[in-house]
Amino acid sequence: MYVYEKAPAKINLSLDVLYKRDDGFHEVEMVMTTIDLADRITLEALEEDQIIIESESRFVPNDERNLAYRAAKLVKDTYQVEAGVRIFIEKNIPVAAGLAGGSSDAAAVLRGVNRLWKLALNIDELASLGSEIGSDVSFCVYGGTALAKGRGEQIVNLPAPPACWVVLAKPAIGVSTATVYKKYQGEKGEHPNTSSMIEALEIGDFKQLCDNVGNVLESVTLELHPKVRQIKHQMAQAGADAVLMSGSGPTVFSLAHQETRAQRIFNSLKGFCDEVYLVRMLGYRSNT
Ligand SMILES: C[C@](O)(CO)[C@H](O)COP(=O)(O)OP(=O)(O)OC[C@H]1O[C@@H](n2ccc(N)nc2=O)[C@H](O)[C@@H]1O
Ligand SMILES: Nc1ncnc2c1ncn2[C@@H]1O[C@H](COP(=O)(O)OP(=O)(O)OP(=O)(O)O)[C@@H](O)[C@H]1O
Repeated sequence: MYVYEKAPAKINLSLDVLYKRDDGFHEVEMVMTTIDLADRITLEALEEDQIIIESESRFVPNDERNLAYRAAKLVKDTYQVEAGVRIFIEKNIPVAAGLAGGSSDAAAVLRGVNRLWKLALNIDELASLGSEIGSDVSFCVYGGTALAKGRGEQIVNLPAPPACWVVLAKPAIGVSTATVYKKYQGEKGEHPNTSSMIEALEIGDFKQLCDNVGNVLESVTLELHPKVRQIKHQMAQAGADAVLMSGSGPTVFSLAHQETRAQRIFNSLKGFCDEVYLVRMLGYRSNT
């Protein structure tokens, strides 16, 4: 038996850090949304009690370091599942990019093995398991648009953003999320207005949304990687309605209401940056 799952990337429309917690994590408030750039996950039931990871991408590990492996193992251990699974990952999301590629693969595996092994767990139970794998996994289990709080695992559903185009540019730099959080100095810089971002989504106001994009981790990554600043500048010059780094970076995205303008931004980044994508927001919420 085979089960197929789509694992979409996310972008952070806003990312605020409130304070550093005693457990070493940072208390955050983030508005995230899924975009139409996705890995494809195929799960095949195995009678033997093993988890096999396969991918043609040379950037992802094929052992227990893979978040997809950890997701399957967590479900097996928690629910004493004696069957196995072969997981094939068609990797389309750039790795270590700030787009939650690994987290989304893990979330897709949670949804997928739930169906494959007929466990009948509800979506909240899957999201709760996801939080044990990583801070972004709970959001990825639901998909759509949401406010994430706590260390990122407390999810409140939000309306989908107004229709627009998203151009993504990922420079050939790998960024460590842990390093960026460690270097973040809370007292410096401006904080995004999360309430105003939420209001923009509730009333469907694209301009208000664009005026309120913000990411407190951006200044840390800009300092470490000047190329990220150049990409931001280039996107703004090409007429983006909003430009922001996603997550801990280094991917920068721009939003554009008009397709022609999005195409212009895309063309201006091609040649300047290895990986450039022109996609739409997804804005769905899954209902397992
Ligand atoms: C930057 C974001 O991607 C924005 O969506 C997330 O906040 C990070 O999510 P993630 O990659 O799933 O993060 P995890 O794998 O849970 O944590 C990686 C590392 O980032 C740091 N970390 C992560 C989340 C958080 N709220 N505070 C932190 O300080 C911790 O040092 C942690 O060891
Ligand atoms: N299935 C997977 N896909 C991609 N990377 C994976 C996967 N499993 C483990 N990893 C490892 O996780 C690290 C981070 O990869 P990922 O693409 O998830 O980062 P990210 O987009 O920055 O995530 P986030 O936005 O959640 O911080 C990489 O170094 C990679 O080796």
